[in-house]
Amino acid sequence: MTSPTVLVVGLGLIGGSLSMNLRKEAHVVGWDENPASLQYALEHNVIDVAAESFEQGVHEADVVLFGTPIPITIQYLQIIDDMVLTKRTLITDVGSVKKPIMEVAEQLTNPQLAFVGGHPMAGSHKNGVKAAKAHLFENAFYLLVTNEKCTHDDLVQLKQLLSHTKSRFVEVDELAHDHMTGVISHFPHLIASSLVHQARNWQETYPFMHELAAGGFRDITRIASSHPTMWKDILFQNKDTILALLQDWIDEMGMVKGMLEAEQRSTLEQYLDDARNYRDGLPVEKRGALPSFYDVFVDIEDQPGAISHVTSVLASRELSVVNIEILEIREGITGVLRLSFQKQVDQTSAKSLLEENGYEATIQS
Ligand SMILES: NC(=O)C1=CN([C@@H]2O[C@H](COP(=O)(O)OP(=O)(O)OC[C@H]3O[C@@H](n4cnc5c(N)ncnc54)[C@H](O)[C@@H]3O)[C@@H](O)[C@H]2O)C=CC1
Ligand SMILES: O=C(O)C(=O)Cc1ccc(O)cc1
Repeated sequence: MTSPTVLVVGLGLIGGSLSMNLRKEAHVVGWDENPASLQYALEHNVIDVAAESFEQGVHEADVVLFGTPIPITIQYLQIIDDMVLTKRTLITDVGSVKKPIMEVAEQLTNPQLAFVGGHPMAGSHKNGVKAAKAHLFENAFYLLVTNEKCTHDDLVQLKQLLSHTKSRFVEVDELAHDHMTGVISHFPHLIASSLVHQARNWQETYPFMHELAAGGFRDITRIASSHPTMWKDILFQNKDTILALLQDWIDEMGMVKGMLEAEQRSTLEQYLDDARNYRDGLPVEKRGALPSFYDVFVDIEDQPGAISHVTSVLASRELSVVNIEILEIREGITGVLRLSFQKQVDQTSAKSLLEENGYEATIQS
């Protein structure tokens, strides 16, 4: 059987990272409005071929995956709906909010089109094709939203095409999707940004304060370093959920304020204890293909001695690596090493040590 053709539109962080995985199952045609991104994707084997235009790519494709921002995906859905298609075409997207996309998908009238909404729940504070990484979605949840027009076979085909991502597919409906991601992803982003603003407002009074802003402050505000345009879009696209959560938060902060004003020490302690218990009960990171190993992913340059330098840095602190895998390395660009450790404590130490030595090291969660 010949492998299917997938058109990936929008070769940024998410579209590019998915393309790298799709190429193992399909012939991948790429399209991006930015010619430099398209050229980069072609030269660095992110895609197999570049489309001449969006329309030409669609005519070739069995499946179209949109890695574009949601408003752009919506525009393209309207264009594709008006095209005369000679074969059934399955469409999917990666948008962080599902209701706006599913509403448009519901209105599609072209009999050749089927749509499955998708949302890979992993990312990075970087964007663009140069930040794309094949291992980005390993062990991450990949949420799928279907409608009545989508068949069981469509879903099976999509999961098969995306199987090399090693992500965990879960089907949800669009409202549950937008509520859940609002609570655990979108709203926390807003709070992280507001904490940064609060600290910044005190900066002039206490110029030394930012030196103290390590540890907890850095942990809780990490996500505030992500792409502002994308997060502005997400907050507006999920506006009703965010407004409701914001009101709940304001009410809750009012309650906490009341506890402090009324000297309700045991009530406040109970509040903190309940939060700790719930937080500690959250699922810990699940291991993937290597169940008892703890992985660190480290970016390396493609040059002689790059791997031995990484291992000698680790050896200097007697951190023993139980497995090394080269995930991606192509001439002239950075590659990624997966270093596996037996113990979580070694994983954490290795990440810090590599960062101290100027490497970019990540732990998937
Ligand atoms: N960045 C993240 O952490 C995550 C993002 N998402 C979703 O993925 C989508 C894309 O996000 P990223 O990959 O981070 O953004 P990105 O900025 O890295 O990539 C977007 C790509 O779309 C291209 N593009 C824009 N307009 C276009 C057009 N008219 N025609 C063709 N290509 C066009 C851009 O040139 C760029 O290459 C967003 O909808 C976002 O909600 C989902 C999960 C995680
Ligand atoms: O890792 C993080 O903290 C993220 O925030 C990544 C992320 C960003 C956007 C999404 O829609 C899903 C995941």
